[in-house]
Amino acid sequence: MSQIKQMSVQQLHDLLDAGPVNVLDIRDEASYDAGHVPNAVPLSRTPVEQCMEKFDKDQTLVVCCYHGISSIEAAMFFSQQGFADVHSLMGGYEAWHRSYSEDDGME
Ligand SMILES: O=S(=O)([O-])[S-]
Repeated sequence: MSQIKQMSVQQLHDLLDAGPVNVLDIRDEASYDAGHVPNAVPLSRTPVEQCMEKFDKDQTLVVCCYHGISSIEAAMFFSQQGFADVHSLMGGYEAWHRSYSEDDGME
């Protein structure tokens, strides 16, 4: 299994403060609507082919799930598709929400 980089919610928060970051949220639609990392793109509404076109493969891509487990596999997929800098969000949205609920994006 190739190594997928893990990003902490603090690192992601700092990155988002510094500028735009591609974040892909692979949770279900209702969970996304209830709260998500700011500007995260919902996979539930963005077919994979569209993600491939939307995201620049040379830019950092952070994959977010519920608890940071399935995002590892999804990150591996994007890495295999040629994305240069893919990370899995450690602890997933749950960890993000625990630390930064005031920064949640809502639909
Ligand atoms: O989304 S999860 O696999 O971390 S429960």
